[in-house]
Amino acid sequence: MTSAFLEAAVEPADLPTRNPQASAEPALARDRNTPRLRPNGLPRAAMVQTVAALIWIPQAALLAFGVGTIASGGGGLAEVALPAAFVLALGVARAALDATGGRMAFRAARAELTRRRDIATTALAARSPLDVERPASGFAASLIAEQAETMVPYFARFLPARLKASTVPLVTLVCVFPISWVAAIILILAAPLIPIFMALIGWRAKAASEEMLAKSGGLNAFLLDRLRGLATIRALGAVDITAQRLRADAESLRRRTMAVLKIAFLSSAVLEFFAALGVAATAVYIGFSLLGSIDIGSWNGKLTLTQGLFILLLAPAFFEPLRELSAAWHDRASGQAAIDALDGLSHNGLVLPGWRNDQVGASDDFAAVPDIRIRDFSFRHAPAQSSVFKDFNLTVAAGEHVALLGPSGCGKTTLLSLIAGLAPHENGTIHIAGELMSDRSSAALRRRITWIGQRPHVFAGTMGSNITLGRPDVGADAIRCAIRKSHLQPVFETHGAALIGEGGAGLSGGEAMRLMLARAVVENQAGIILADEPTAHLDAETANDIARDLMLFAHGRTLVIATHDPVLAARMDRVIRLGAPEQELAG
Ligand SMILES: Nc1ncnc2c1ncn2[C@@H]1O[C@H](COP(=O)(O)OP(=O)(O)OP(=O)(O)O)[C@@H](O)[C@H]1O
Repeated sequence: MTSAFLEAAVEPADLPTRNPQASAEPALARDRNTPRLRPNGLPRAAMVQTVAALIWIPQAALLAFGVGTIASGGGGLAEVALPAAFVLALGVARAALDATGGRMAFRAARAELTRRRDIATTALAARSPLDVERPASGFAASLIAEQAETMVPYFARFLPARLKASTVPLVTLVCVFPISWVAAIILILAAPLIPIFMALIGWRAKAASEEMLAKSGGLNAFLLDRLRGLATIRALGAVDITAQRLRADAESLRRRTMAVLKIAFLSSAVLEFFAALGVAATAVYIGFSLLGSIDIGSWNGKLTLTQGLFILLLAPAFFEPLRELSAAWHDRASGQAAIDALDGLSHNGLVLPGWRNDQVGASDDFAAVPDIRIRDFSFRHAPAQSSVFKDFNLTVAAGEHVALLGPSGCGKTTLLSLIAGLAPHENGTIHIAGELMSDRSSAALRRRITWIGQRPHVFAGTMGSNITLGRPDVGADAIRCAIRKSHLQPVFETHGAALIGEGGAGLSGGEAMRLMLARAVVENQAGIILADEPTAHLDAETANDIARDLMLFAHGRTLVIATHDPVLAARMDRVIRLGAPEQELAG
């Protein structure tokens, strides 16, 4: 058993696609617009920031002109005052444009992050509850909540920096070349080295970021899983071994984080080196030209002070966008890794039929009590697995109460799930109230069904919030009624507005089951109740009480119960025995 705690965490990206039904549904990402590489509004923001950077060119020209005029002795205060005022005005305009562009880029990046989070959460919600390949909760939570944030600097910093880096150096060169072709050549020679090295480093940076992301997600998934099972781990004496595994994972994550940081520092160092080399070479050439030691490289003989100064002021500005690009280079690596991982959440897997219509308002006709008709029905969980149902037939009349009885693993829960339209089936038909269960109808049909699960999840929160589950149409009266009908008053009086712990900590098994009953009771319009072993693990008296309350709630509704409890089964109108060979003949 302890070896299970040492097994490598299965990372969702590593999982193979399993189900043929999965590919029947196109990937959700493709459905909801193929993800845009550039968020809306970002090109405009990048343009504004680029214009801000280009303003330095006239500023440098005015500065060089002012200094040149003073140095030539011809400049009175009046002559330099105007260029100085322009330099100041351009400086203000530049700062304002830069700030505006930055804000626009940040806003666009955040909007894109929200959009992608929305796609990922919708995709997760669209996975069938029967899908065993659903990403681990900790992995998905860490990816959507935390790691997705790395997209913001990627969109807000890297993409505008890339536009600047491809525009500003070119325009600068166009300004330098007519003055000195040697200075232009120095800049041209220094510049390409930067993108070449950045690209080489970039390949490794993305791979390292992806590894770090997967490791961090895996660690989160492992942590969440083990925290949930802390009591089991402690009871079985596996605390030390779990702690060791956690330590090993944390150490591995540390190493991967350091690898990413190393690459980030390396990329900055490479760029700074080449940028410094380019500026230094330009300064040396201008210095010797002004001293008269070099007289080649300019078009009209010697360089003047104004021309030399102008080129000197432009040289750092030529490299500035490239330096910015380098600083944002690891943002690109981690941002793209997060985008890929987030898109990965939307791919493959077993899709919940009718997920698109799941949030649509209630179906129109709740008046009639529905019947259930299953014909020539076949289902298996995966192609490699044997069929759970083959040519299966079952009819449950409207208002009838039926128990599904059979050995463990014969498919009782699976059958309830399929009646609820939680997974697509291979062959055959299911009709609810005469309506065929299909991708189009299943969401509306699900709203006619209430489900009392075998392993109900109790959320950390108040009892009231656990009953409403955020459903806006469930008011205080409905909660009170549900508490009364499920005989939860004593528990409610004890707990009141106090919080129930995660997973139902603070509630007994029977109380948790009553809470599930209360959740079902508030779904007043549901004409079908599907209950999966509602009395399992309860003492005879509690089981009897819960069965009585369930029967009262089920009065005038269609009820299908999966159970091993012969006493509960005996209370039903009919018992259906599942399990070969009867399964194929049942109903
Ligand atoms: N999500 C799933 N993916 C793949 N196989 C599954 C899945 N759920 C159940 N199975 C398999 O399908 C078969 C039927 O399982 P099911 O849970 O329906 O049985 P059951 O009759 O409800 O069992 P129990 O009485 O123990 O709850 C079992 O062999 C089980 O291993």
